Amino acid sequence: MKYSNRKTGVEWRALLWTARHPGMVVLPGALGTSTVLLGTSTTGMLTGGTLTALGSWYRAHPDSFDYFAAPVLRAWRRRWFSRYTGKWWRDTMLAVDLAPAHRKTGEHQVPRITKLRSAASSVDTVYVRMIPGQTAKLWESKTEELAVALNAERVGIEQVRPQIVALVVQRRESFTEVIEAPALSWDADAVDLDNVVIGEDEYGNDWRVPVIGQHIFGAGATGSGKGSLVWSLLRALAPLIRDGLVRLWVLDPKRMELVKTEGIAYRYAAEPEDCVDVVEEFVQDLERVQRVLAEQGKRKFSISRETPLNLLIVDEMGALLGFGEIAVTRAMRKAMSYIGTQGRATGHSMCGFVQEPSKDVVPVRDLFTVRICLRVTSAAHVDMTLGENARLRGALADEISNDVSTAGIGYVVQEKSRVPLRVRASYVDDSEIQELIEFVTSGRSSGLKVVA
Ligand SMILES: Nc1ncnc2c1ncn2[C@@H]1O[C@H](COP(=O)(O)OP(=O)(O)OP(=O)(O)O)[C@@H](O)[C@H]1O
Repeated sequence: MKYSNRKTGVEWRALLWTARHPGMVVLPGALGTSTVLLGTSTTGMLTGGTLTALGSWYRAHPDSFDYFAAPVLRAWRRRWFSRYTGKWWRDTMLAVDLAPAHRKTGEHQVPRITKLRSAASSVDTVYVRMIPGQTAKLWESKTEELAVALNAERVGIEQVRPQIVALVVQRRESFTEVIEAPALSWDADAVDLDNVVIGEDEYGNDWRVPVIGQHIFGAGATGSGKGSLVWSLLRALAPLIRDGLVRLWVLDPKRMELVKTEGIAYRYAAEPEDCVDVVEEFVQDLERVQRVLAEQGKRKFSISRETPLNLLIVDEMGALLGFGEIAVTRAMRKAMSYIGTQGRATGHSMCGFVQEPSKDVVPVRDLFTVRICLRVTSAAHVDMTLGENARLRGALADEISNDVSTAGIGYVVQEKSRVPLRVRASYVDDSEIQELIEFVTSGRSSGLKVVA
């Protein structure tokens, strides 16, 4: 409650500011004390020594410097010398209408930055305390204005605590280089099916997807790079495919991208009727494993030659589920709904790709548990793929430019926070696809490994 029009005294505001930003006081304070106690030249030598040490570290070991020191220094610089600072921040908040005027005094209340993180040079995470009466939804509705005001490519919003929102500010394109294809691992034990690396995220970390007990859904317009999702996944799973611990069932109605899987797939089909036969056989296999588990008194499969992980890969699901012969679409819908609801416990997972993710085209969409949205042609496709309000929170997949230099870039929604994460799939070129095929087929024919 405000009873006075007078402002808090400047000395008290200075004290409060000091308490909130101890670093900004401790550093000059330490320099001042050192100058008084040790003299100018000693302080100068200490400062110079510290800067030289930092410079040497920067040049001698880029990996550790970029990992440990750069994020801290960058966050500090941006907090105090950028649009997040003082008057600039205030002007931004006023411009986007997030600094409401007080009802009685008319004074603008500016949301306060409590913390800034800058794990990657292209992305800042700015934690802001909202003004009472504001909601995360209100902030979400301002993401476009915030992006313009902060001169950013994109702003995403996440509510982290009751009064705190985090702004994910993408300052520029995080992915300026193609991500290398996953290395072929010889050892099947080295592959963690809960964390299969298929690319990188915008912070430069590995982008990992869970495969076991999950169904993966990838949406993207033509040329968005859906092929790289499949091939990255297959390269990461290569030793398990070779050893018969992962079996591929591939439906390739376009007969384009996945033709090369024919040599390593357990089943491959391209004609719609053949696709139905394969998916029905997949369902029979699922039921077989259900019986095996029942006999063994188990509720969940564990990966083995008898009960491998079966991966049904469906390229262009629309051709089989949405358009085409009614008998085909009906059979496909029925089988995929069954797999979607029953397959997780038996090791029968689906990986489906589509250009247009609407319910008419992919009625089984909601059964997929891991969703990836590459460049799409309509804003509505983003929420259809990633869930309600994903676009509002910052998954601007429809704004990725239609250019080959952005292929493989998209968004996923982080499980806990629900915040969209910008990712890029590794690119697997033709020679690396060939290398994968040879790795699997020669490993099988070497006689060392018997395929189930
Ligand atoms: N992850 C990636 N990184 C860099 N470039 C890529 C990546 N994925 C694809 N590309 C480039 O983009 C082009 C188109 O990719 P791709 O054919 O996989 O798209 P798509 O989504 O499968 O398209 P369609 O639905 O028409 O088959 C590729 O030929 C390649 O040059």
